Amino acid sequence: MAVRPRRSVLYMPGANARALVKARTLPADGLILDLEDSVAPDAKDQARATVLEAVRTGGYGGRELVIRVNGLDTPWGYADLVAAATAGADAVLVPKVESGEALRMAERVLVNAGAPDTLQLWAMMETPRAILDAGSVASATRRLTCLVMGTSDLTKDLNARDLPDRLPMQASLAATLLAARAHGLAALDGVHVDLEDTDGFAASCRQGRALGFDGKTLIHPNQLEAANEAFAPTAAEVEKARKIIAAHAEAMAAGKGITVVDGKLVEALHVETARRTVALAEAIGGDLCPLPGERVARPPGRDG
Ligand SMILES: CC(C)(COP(=O)(O)OP(=O)(O)OC[C@H]1O[C@@H](n2cnc3c(N)ncnc32)[C@H](O)[C@@H]1OP(=O)(O)O)[C@@H](O)C(=O)NCCC(=O)NCCSC(=O)C[C@H](O)C(=O)O
Ligand SMILES: [Mg+2]
Repeated sequence: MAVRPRRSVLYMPGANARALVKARTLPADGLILDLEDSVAPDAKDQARATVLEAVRTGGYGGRELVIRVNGLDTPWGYADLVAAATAGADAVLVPKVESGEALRMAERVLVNAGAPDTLQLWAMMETPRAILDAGSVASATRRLTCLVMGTSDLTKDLNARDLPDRLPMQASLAATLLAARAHGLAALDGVHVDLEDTDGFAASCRQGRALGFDGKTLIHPNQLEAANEAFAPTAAEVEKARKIIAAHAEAMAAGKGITVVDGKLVEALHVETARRTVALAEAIGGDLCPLPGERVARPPGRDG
């Protein structure tokens, strides 16, 4: 079973050349090089050139590289997509998606600009229409591999409050997860914008993990460690998973479909979850989730 770790996916403004350099050494599973909301209108062209140069230069190892473009309804969206098509990134993230058709339009621009078949599309889920139409967004194209919560834009559009327990977000988080899982996509939780609220950030990571998200989008390197920890299986979970796989295999060999491990029923579905846990731990680079401050060994990426 192949699992791509996406515990921590860090945004950085495309105009911030220092952050793009710094990102080459950060323990993030993925990087979103942003051309959209973190870049001022006057800096859009410069940010595009800076991001293209950074991606072409490389040095990001196995980190998944994603370019967030501006929407096609803006003065920069078309040029962003044409540039991103052949930049060498792993994915293009489309913001403010309102329908499956919007994603297919972005895909057409990418393909006409020479995008390779391997270029993935990611979609921001950050408008009420996207949430209401989550199923058709998630099934828009085979190129789509990941849905990303845009909880800041959603909070604004819903006229909701930014509460610690994220109650106003729960319906949108659940709708996005349901659509992602129904169509075999990854799903990333939204950002925590209070950089000083480390306890609140850790709690939102735990909540995102419990809901089923694969990881969290981040805005500062200080958030990486807690996200990597929250979305990785713990050593105890990996050990338990291995026990479940072994016990079930033994039961099957004895002609039984079910068994009991540590007092709990184990069926084939539990084995599937256990296999995913082990595969994720192995993909992260070891059986143990990293200790605080520990760097994780990366699988070789485009830079070898
Ligand atoms: C929030 C920040 C503006 C803070 O920046 P800064 O004041 O420079 O922070 P520090 O001095 O603490 O930085 C320490 C070093 O770390 C580097 N750094 C900081 N942030 C990043 C980053 N995101 N990626 C990589 N490296 C980073 C600094 O360069 C310092 O390095 P060094 O000098 O070598 O020590 C800043 O963190 C920031 O811009 N964050 C990202 C903001 C962003 O991208 N926002 C847009 C995405 S979020 C969004 O749009 C949500 C969604 O759409 C929705 O609707 O919900
Ligand atoms: Mg947004």
